[in-house]
Amino acid sequence: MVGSVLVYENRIIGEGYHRQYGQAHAEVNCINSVAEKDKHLVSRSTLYVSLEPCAHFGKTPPCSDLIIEKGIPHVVVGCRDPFEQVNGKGIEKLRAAGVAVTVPVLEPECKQLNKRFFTFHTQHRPYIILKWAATADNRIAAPAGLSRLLISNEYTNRLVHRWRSEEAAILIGTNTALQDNPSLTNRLWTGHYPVRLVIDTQLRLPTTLQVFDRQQKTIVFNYTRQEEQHNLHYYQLENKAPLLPQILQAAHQLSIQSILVEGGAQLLQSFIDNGLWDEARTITNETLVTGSGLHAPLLSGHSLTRTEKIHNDTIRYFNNQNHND
Ligand SMILES: NC(=O)c1ccc[n+]([C@@H]2O[C@H](COP(=O)([O-])OP(=O)(O)OC[C@H]3O[C@@H](n4cnc5c(N)ncnc54)[C@H](O)[C@@H]3O)[C@@H](O)[C@H]2O)c1
Ligand SMILES: Nc1nc(=O)c(N)c(NC[C@H](O)[C@H](O)[C@H](O)COP(=O)(O)O)[nH]1
Repeated sequence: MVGSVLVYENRIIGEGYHRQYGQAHAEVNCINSVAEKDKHLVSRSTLYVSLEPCAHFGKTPPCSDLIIEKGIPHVVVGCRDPFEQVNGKGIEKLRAAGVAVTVPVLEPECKQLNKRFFTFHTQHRPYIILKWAATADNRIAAPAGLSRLLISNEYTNRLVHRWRSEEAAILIGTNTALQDNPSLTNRLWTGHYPVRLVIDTQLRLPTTLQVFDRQQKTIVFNYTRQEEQHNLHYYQLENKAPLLPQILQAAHQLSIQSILVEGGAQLLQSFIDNGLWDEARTITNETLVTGSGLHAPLLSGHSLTRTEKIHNDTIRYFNNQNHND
């Protein structure tokens, strides 16, 4: 998400944002939005943009060239672009052409806007959000053998589906796939369906499970099979090396910029114990007490950023203290 405005003497004469990957960048949309009567002001205006203008030919031509061509004398940049083909080159190119560049401005806010993209390029892994729902006595599932415990209310479930629509992929552990038979869709919300990532190292999950219905792209991480069928991708990993770094490396290679980890407890705890997470979102049903069942993961190194209530559910948002500015 990148935004840009063009300002002439305290008046906004153009504005634009990057609508979709592969389409025109914010600066191009901003410059193109200037009305005919204001076009002569462009070369006397200041361009504000939340991310450094690009310097390379990617899906679109370089924005820094366009800015130079239009004779824009001053550019205010929120933060540098960590993407290796840009990373300071856009700023350099502008300065070399005589454009005054002010950078950075509101850097933490601009980085926050693109947290997934920044994590992907600086840490070479997707942005990781952990999520679980727990009872008031901190259980995430009923005792083994009992049917799936419905903890969150229908409004919170809608929010969870919204979260799904905001991330590139959802990851679950083998037991969750087997015991809950989730579909991992965002049918209660709009927008894109995330890629389903399922751990099944020994390929012991029955293919009748909903995650194998091929209705959306699904990747099965396992130790024996490398194969791509329609919407179903078996991705083979090394059984002697730790699993999580391999999954994150595979996701990076597949250009998956963010993952919502939906459990279960073992999987979530392994992300926590390895410090491999950026955000955690927990839902607590304040009125449901089971007295037994699977304990919720134990979070560490976290700071609470926000709390929200939806009826009897309390939703807490945490950041990883070690990763967030
Ligand atoms: N309330 C919630 O938010 C929520 C969310 C998801 C699941 N659940 C519940 O959790 C239960 C399942 O949780 P769980 O902890 O038993 O299992 P899990 O879903 O975490 O799966 C564990 C299995 O996945 C694989 N796995 C997971 N992490 C791994 C790692 N780091 N390295 C190698 N293999 C790994 C292993 O095969 C392991 O046995 C279910 O009953 C489900 O209903 C609740
Ligand atoms: N938000 C939430 N509230 C709950 O009460 C509960 N039990 C889960 N559990 C999460 C677990 O991952 C489930 O398996 C999927 O939430 C099922 O997702 P589907 O909508 O069936 O795809 N999650």
